[in-house]
Amino acid sequence: MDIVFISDLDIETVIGIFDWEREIRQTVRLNIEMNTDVRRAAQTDRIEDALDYKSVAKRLIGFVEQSEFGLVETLAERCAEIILEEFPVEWLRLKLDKPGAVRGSRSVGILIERGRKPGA
Ligand SMILES: Nc1nc2c(c(=O)[nH]1)N=C([C@H](O)[C@@H](O)CO)CN2
Repeated sequence: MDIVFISDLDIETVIGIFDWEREIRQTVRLNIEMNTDVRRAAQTDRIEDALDYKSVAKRLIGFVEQSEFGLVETLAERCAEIILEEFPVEWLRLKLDKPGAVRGSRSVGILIERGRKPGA
């Protein structure tokens, strides 16, 4: 199984369930692994045959920056839906961190897997 990944993509957004959180922007950090077959792109050396990680990142930055969800669950789920619907990805693992949200912890967040895993 081949993976195209995006690591530590930091995006500022409105996120949180408390009143004070609706008044500020906080950082969420995305780590994404996307299943795709890289062999065609490796053969042709053409970006058109690749899963373009820059296109995925730009799409998610635009979406997350304008979103205003309460829960990290909702934001992670919507990001996963966008990737599966708009890009040639069959399965993904997406981790969404909200660093500094809980005092004493480095980070909190959610890890989800969506789509059909090859061979499963
Ligand atoms: N499972 C979750 N628990 C909590 C969330 C969340 O989005 N999912 N959010 C909060 C608050 O917004 C918190 O991040 C503020 O510090 C609490 N628990």
